[in-house]
Amino acid sequence: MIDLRLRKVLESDNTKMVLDLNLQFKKGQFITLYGESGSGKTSTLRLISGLMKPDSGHLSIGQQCWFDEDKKINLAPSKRKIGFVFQDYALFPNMTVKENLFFALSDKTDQGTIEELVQMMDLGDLQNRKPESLSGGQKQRVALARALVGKPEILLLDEPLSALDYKMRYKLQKYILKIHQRYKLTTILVSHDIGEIIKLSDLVFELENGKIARQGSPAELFGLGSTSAKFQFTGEIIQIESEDVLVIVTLLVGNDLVKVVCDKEEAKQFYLGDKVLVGSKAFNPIIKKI
Ligand SMILES: Nc1ncnc2c1ncn2[C@@H]1O[C@H](COP(=O)(O)OP(=O)(O)OP(=O)(O)O)[C@@H](O)[C@H]1O
Repeated sequence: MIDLRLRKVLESDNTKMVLDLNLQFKKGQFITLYGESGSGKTSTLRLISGLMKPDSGHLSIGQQCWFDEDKKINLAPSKRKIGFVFQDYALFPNMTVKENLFFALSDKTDQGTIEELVQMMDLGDLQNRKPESLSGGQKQRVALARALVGKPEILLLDEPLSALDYKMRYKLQKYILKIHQRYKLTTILVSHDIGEIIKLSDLVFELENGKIARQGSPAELFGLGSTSAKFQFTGEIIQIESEDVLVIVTLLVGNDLVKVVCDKEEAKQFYLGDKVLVGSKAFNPIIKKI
């Protein structure tokens, strides 16, 4: 079990936010932190990694205590079994792919780990190249491999795919799921992409202004279970046009545009930018706000 009860006052210039977190989940789960910009998702990852010190509270990973204010325990980041991947790759530009991985290796004789990761992440043909010659998706595969060199128990992913196009994101999601399962990791992902969250997560925590506003499975949080649809996927409203008594709602689903017809009453609840669930009932597409 992972037990996280942490509090931190975040003050910058003229804003103050109290991060007051209470999260419990099982080891081995794929967790996603979801929520508006500035709600405290990245700060939560920083508290877990030890890069930011909580003001008070408790953090334990199974039997191991990483932070406890009362017991004066605050394990250094290097002692926490964590891998961290950011949106911006953070690779060393002057080192090849293999050197980037080797740099993260504490026991330099353990070449086997690097070889396994190179194979796992399909980096064989790239290992002697420098980051500048790699695509965004290739760099992120290297960053994921590097985060695993230290054999972490917990993998923290801070919007790792948000700079990539849809096709590349889809490919990388498969790698993330593969390593999560292969290394029995507990993975904590920050993501805004509902499709991605549904695909990857066991449990989602929605943050609002530094606190957990909602938690549940993706189906519970995004209302997937409550439509008895034949098929369903998520999209974003990019256009709403009125035509007589009907309204045509245009949605962006991945890279594709989908047009759905609704009646005027039904369409009143929709606004541009809304995330919606698209489904079909008796072959008529329906959309539902999530
Ligand atoms: N080290 C810090 N010291 C003080 N305040 C901070 C610090 N880091 C972040 N904050 C503030 O805390 C709030 C939450 O920031 P955080 O980056 O955790 O949000 P977020 O949910 O990850 O946002 P985004 O989705 O935009 O990345 C913001 O108001 C931010 O300015």
